[in-house]
Amino acid sequence: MADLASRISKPEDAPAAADAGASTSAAETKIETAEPSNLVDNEYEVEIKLSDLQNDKENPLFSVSSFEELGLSKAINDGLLAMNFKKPSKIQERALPLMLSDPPRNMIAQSQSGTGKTAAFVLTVLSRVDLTKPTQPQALILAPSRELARQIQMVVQTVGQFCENLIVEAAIPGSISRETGVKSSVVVGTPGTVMDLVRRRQFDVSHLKVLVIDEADNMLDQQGMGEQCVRVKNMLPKTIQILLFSATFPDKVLQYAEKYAPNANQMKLKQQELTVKGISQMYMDCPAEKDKYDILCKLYGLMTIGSSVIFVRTRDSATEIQRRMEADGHKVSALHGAYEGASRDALLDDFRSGRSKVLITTNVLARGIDVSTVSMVINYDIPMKGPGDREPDAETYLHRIGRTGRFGRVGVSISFVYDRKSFDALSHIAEFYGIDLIQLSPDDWDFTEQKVQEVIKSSRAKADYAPNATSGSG
Ligand SMILES: Nc1ncnc2c1ncn2[C@@H]1O[C@H](COP(=O)(O)OP(=O)(O)OP(=O)(O)O)[C@@H](O)[C@H]1O
Repeated sequence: MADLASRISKPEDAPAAADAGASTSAAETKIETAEPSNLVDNEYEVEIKLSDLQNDKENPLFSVSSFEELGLSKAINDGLLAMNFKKPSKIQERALPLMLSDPPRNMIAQSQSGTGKTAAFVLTVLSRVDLTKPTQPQALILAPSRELARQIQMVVQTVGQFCENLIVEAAIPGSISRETGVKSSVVVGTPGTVMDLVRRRQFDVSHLKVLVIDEADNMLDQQGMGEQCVRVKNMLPKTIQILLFSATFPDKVLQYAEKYAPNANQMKLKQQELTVKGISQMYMDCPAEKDKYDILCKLYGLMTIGSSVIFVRTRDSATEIQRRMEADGHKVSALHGAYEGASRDALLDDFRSGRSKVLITTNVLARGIDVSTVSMVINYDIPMKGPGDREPDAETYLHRIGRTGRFGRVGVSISFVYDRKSFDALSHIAEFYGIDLIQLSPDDWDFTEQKVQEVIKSSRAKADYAPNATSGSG
């Protein structure tokens, strides 16, 4: 078992590294709710020295070529230009030629969170569809949540804004009319809804050329949506090109993915390459579970410098924390699977546009969601998996913290530990990725403020180049 203490940088004068058992004795620590000091205003501007990052060979955003050199159509290039995408990232530069080759070949592609995997497969999809048949479904993209499906739909529409006759539909609960069925060339959906539509003959899959599975390790996992994805695949043409994307591919799932997408080209990362350098990973050594809430409230001021996502284990605790925080005068929203679709959409749209800045959620938003203003992620509960939630969930940890630090931006993650189990779980995750975590203590609030502001303020200098992301704009 990893020793977290060996992977942390200790604050000067801070209490000794967490021995969770011992730290409970400090349960009486007084915690005040305070706005962070020294803040000029609440605007969060990103500093992206993107041109520097894209010239650094070690960086996942590095590339040597331009989009023009990748042989994309003029309409697609115009779309990229309008989005201010100047150069491809590594995954885009390397995966695109492989995915666009003829005859088409399957692909399993891994790249760190926020490095542009969506555009990589969207460019392939747009290059493959024949827009003289605009209502003939030709590409299907599957994602694990309605939020991610809607987001990908928006990316296809934005990159494809100059592609004449492009119609993109979301196949999520309540989105496709029973009378008309699917009438678009590109369909982005969740597997359950897609399966229903095909079964009810409202989705003609006979001309599909490309199947993309985003967050593929999660989607193909036998414990999750694996069965649905197999059923969907079995309904599709046998010759379909299959593209599997994720930031994480645990060995067990990879073996299965290789069967799902046979003879695939593969782009894989080593375990130590998985974390994004721009994310400063910290942990808060809470005296006891009951103190977590007060500590969270104390962080509120820092959370609202940009926007923040707070991840909790259950829907009930998301609702409960929201209720308490609102009662204590904080403006927060909560989004989870118990809400119906339209409310979920409205909640996320509010968060994207900045109308709400602190979002409490469950793992439903752990993957894929791209909101460039997110400067802080809080793991209020350490992600766990397996029977009885006994195993640390290293993949979910990586995806959760990856909601910040998107495409060269910087951000902070703070994971709360309070007992031996949570401490050991986080130690395991730190060891797994070979990461050094910065210890924060509720007894040394100055240090916490200083550490967090160091990161977030460094991002406030004027960007030398900031792409117009499709996210964050509502
Ligand atoms: N070549 C590019 N130049 C500038 N910005 C880009 C480029 N490619 C993608 N982006 C932007 O980078 C952000 C992250 O991209 P994206 O959401 O595709 O990441 P991802 O790799 O799919 O992450 P995750 O693993 O979290 O799903 C988006 O806001 C996107 O618009």
